[in-house]
Amino acid sequence: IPATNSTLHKRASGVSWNPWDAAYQTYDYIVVGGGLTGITVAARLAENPSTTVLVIEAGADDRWDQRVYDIYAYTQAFSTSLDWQFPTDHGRQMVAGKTLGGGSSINGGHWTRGLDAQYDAWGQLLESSEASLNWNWANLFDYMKKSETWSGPNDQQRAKGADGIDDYHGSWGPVQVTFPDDMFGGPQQGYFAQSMQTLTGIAKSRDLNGGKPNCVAFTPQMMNWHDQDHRSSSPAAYLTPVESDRTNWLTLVNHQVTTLLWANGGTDKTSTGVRFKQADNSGQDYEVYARKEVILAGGAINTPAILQRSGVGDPAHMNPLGISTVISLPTVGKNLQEQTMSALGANSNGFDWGGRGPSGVIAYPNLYQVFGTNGNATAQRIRDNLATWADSQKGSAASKAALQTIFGVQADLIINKNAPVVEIFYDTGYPNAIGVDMWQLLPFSRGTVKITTSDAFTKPEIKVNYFSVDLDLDVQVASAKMVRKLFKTAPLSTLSTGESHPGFSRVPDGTDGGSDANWKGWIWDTFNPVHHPVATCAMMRRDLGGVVNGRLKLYGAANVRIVDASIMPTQISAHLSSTLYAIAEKAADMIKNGV
Ligand SMILES: Cc1cc2nc3c(=O)[nH]c(=O)nc-3n(C[C@H](O)[C@H](O)[C@H](O)COP(=O)(O)OP(=O)(O)OC[C@H]3O[C@@H](n4cnc5c(N)ncnc54)[C@H](O)[C@@H]3O)c2cc1C
Repeated sequence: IPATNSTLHKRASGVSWNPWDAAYQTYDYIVVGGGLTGITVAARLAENPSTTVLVIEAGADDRWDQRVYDIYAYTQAFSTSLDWQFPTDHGRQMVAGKTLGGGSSINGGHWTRGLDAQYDAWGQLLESSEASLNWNWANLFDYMKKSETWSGPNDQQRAKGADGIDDYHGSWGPVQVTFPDDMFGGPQQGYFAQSMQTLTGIAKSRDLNGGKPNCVAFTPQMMNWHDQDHRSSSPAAYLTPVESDRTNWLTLVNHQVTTLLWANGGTDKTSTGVRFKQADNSGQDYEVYARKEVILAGGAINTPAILQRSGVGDPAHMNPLGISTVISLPTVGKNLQEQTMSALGANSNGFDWGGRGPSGVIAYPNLYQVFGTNGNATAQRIRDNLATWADSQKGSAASKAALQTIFGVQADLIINKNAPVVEIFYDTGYPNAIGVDMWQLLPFSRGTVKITTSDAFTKPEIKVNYFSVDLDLDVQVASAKMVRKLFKTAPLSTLSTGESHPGFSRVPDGTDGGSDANWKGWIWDTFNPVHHPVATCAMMRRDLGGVVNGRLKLYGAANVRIVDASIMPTQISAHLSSTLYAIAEKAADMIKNGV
């Protein structure tokens, strides 16, 4: 007898690729995107057995794929079907995970956190009435720990330089964090740390995960030593262990959400569910309905695109595409902040790397350490230029005044609170035996994500506006010069026969370490995005250009939240995962507690 009512048949759970397991049914919560944050928030909501949760993920379930579970296969998923392969301006491509787990299934796995004051600053960008929501370091630090199980270094790892402070980490969370068993035991990582200290005066820290990252330190990774050091992705951490028990949670893979469905009328709009289709764009459209909330977790590029297709954005942008306005919110897709990376290298004298890595030592210098004797002058230049920069970037923000306020907060962190402005990532073997990837962390340049058609299968137009504030390029130049000096600083210099990337024929050395013009030419030719986009649906006051409030609720909607990297209002001086797990954990608690 065919079921006529969804309560009559057993609900599907676990992971499925059959659309009919979900289509035309009603769930308490629909989570759009089964990436880092989507799986995390879904897992916590599904802890209540009487709550039904559906996750819809465009990518496949590739947990069995070596490019996913093997952290040593890092980069092999790039430019494959596991990657959205987003084109951006300047012909650069941005990587984003299109697979169950999203970025957490293909990322580098490095586990770092930003400066405590950077998280406190997020609270300053909200209405004062939302102070009790505790968007601050103390609260997020608790959630970072909640998400984590830390396994400190054993004796052989300590002997190679690994260290950690147990109080900075969690003991019971799903994400496994540790140092790799095969971590490099050669001299290079320790020498890098020593040379950074000698060159810049930066402090060596036992552990940079306690809210004070302005240091150089050995850094752990999201990997599971109970499982052959395999990647601890969001599905490995939050889904696999409970997959057969949580019969109230279904994850539908290989299907893409095309638009939100809206109920008619109401001052605050209500989403009744979503429309979706097979991710290869074949077959029919389906619908599925939400009893309580729709939670967007498609990532910082796709979430604003889904909103714009669903009539939430700038009417002047959407209406010519044939999309009628449901909520006028012109900053959806604005405020994009992405970092820019350059890789420098030096030849080896033949030293033994002593293992296979991955690399795990990072320095986070502040403005004064990067610019040296020009530090104070650069700080003054920042103070003097905030209005000019806000004016030049206002097309990618709510207004000049809004951006100037946000820039003021950012400048205070850089100038007065020593927020690290650049990441110096020691990378054994890339782009040469001795390698350094370096990226400016806190750009003033702002960009946009915009759909160009109502078709859900056309990628949005991404304009990062790389280096459109000249300071961003100057930070990159100063950092490159610093790394050139680093290669010449003992003890790292004793391992090297000299710089290879860019090398002195490409950027002649001279007495000043190379001219700014030559460095700029090389950086423009070779930089890549860091694949850390944030802020396209920022959590801020509405007058600052916010898209969600401190409850992560979409302005103008009654039951839509956003829980992904798009809500981070600013970049932080860190890789993003630990912070995003904390955001998702906090979001789940707010939803469960009716906040
Ligand atoms: C190459 C790379 C390296 C990185 N390295 C590190 C690192 O070493 N350490 C670190 O901490 N962080 C790192 N990151 C950053 C981190 O992985 C991301 O910031 C994080 O995954 C973002 O989480 P998210 O939940 O916002 O989005 P994602 O994890 O990207 O998840 C979004 C999910 O939504 C799905 N989706 C999108 N649109 C739709 C739709 N319409 N319908 C259905 N599903 C949809 C996507 O397929 C994806 O699975 C890296 C990221 C990349 C890309």
